[in-house]
Amino acid sequence: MLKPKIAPSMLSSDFANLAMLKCGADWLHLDIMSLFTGNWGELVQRIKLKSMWPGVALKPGTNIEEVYPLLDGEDSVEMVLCMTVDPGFGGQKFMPEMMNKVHALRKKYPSLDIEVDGGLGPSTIDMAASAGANCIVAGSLVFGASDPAHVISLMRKSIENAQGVG
Ligand SMILES: O=C(CO)[C@@H](O)[C@H](O)COP(=O)(O)O
Repeated sequence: MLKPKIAPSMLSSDFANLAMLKCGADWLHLDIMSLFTGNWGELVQRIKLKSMWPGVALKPGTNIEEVYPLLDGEDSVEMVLCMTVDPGFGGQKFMPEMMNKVHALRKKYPSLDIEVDGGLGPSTIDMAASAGANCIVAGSLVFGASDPAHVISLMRKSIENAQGVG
């Protein structure tokens, strides 16, 4: 089984109230958008040397084929984030057509951490989990909830169910 990882998106958070850290989240998700034009292999190596995990995010318009060289080579990333909205802000509508990418990735890389981000909620989480995502970023859902810990546990359950556990 792949460990479910639930990552509240800090874009939707109140920085003056980070009680979320005590609600059972595995990661905190922070968007930093920039254009990288350097040496990819060197960057990955430097991240790994610091005992951190390199990952890569795919915007909705990027084809899945573009990520394969970053997973198959020597300096491979350890997580792929399939954006399910265009990056920029929270509260957007989930793009179900992105599930083809998640599915293709899961088929080719059974033990890869695959993350989805954007528009995740009760009506979309199961779709993402059954396509093979084991890491979920959620902004409005978590930070808008009266009981964030409960929401986080439901998301975890959804991934476990999709994996046939629990
Ligand atoms: O990075 C982004 C958007 O760029 C996301 O992390 C959003 O913050 C997710 O928000 P919700 O769609 O869950 O409200």
